[in-house]
Amino acid sequence: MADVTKARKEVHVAVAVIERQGRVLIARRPDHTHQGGLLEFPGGKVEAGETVQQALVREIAEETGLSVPEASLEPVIGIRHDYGDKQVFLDVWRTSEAEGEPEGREGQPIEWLRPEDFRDEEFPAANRPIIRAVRLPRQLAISGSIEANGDSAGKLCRALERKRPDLLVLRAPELDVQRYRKLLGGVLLSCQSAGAGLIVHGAPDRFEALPGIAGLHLPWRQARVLDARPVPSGVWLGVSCHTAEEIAHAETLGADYVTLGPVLPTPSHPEAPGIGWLAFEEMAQRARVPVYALGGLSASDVPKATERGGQGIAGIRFWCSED
Ligand SMILES: Nc1nc2c([nH]c(=O)n2[C@@H]2O[C@H](COP(=O)(O)OP(=O)(O)OP(=O)(O)O)[C@@H](O)[C@H]2O)c(=O)[nH]1
Repeated sequence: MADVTKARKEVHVAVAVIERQGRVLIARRPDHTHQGGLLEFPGGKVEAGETVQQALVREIAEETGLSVPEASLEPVIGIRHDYGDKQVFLDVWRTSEAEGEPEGREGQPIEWLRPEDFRDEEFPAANRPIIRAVRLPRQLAISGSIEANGDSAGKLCRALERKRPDLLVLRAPELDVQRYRKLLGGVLLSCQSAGAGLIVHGAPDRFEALPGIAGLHLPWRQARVLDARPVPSGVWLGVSCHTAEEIAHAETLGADYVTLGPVLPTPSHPEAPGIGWLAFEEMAQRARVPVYALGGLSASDVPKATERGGQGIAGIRFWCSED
């Protein structure tokens, strides 16, 4: 039986995503350790008196022999997880400036893996959101309103060509399913030639498992009536959230990311005051899923979002304006 008198102390763990030429350095945890035998990102406990960045530089050197400039470290995500026998706060940072050739200095096998080859079940349970955060871009592009007539679809395809976002959420609530599907076919071709993944927006019946369709993004009114993930695990599931309770529900659906906002007032929703960066930070830090800041933001706000525990920014204007 668990000893309930024992204080439950959270262990602060510094975790390093070391990137080189599209691959990430992965180690296998020794069998005798906690979560032994599973794959992991290099890292370890933050010692008393150390900053997380100092712990990362030290752990990376001790475990792999690589030398990392402290200033090259960028925040990825922070994840609290209760393993039952141990509570951890995984404080995850990335660098692409590690110098040297890595070796498993503690006898652990290491290898460079492409993020698309990571398999959830080969990592400790707490790593699922980390894997999502590593694969997701810093900027999530959303399409502006698409009228049934007019040139808005043409404008969208030209913006795709010009800005080449990694992921586009095709939002067109004003179109019925049939028209939406028609639009999807055309935009999919533009996305493929621009190298962008296309995420369907709306109810689950809008989603089709076609090559090039990268996922489904649920508006909150659709997410709230679901109690299970509506798409397979190989594609993205995103949810638009506005409160901590909504994020918690998105997590139970198995969402891979959420958007949270509006952070600042936007021209499209002038009546909504915006939750502000402080509330964004509080909710993003408690989330167990990558969180994009949404609403009234520009590309220069990406560091503001990531420093506050977010994945980056999502929106329309920051990427598809004509200038
Ligand atoms: N390094 C690392 N630890 C992880 C990951 N995912 C994850 O749940 N953890 C957990 O975070 C904790 C890290 O502790 P550790 O044992 O590696 O740290 P350490 O080397 O300083 O500890 P030690 O002194 O007990 O050997 C473990 O409970 C481990 O299961 C990951 O990707 N990398």
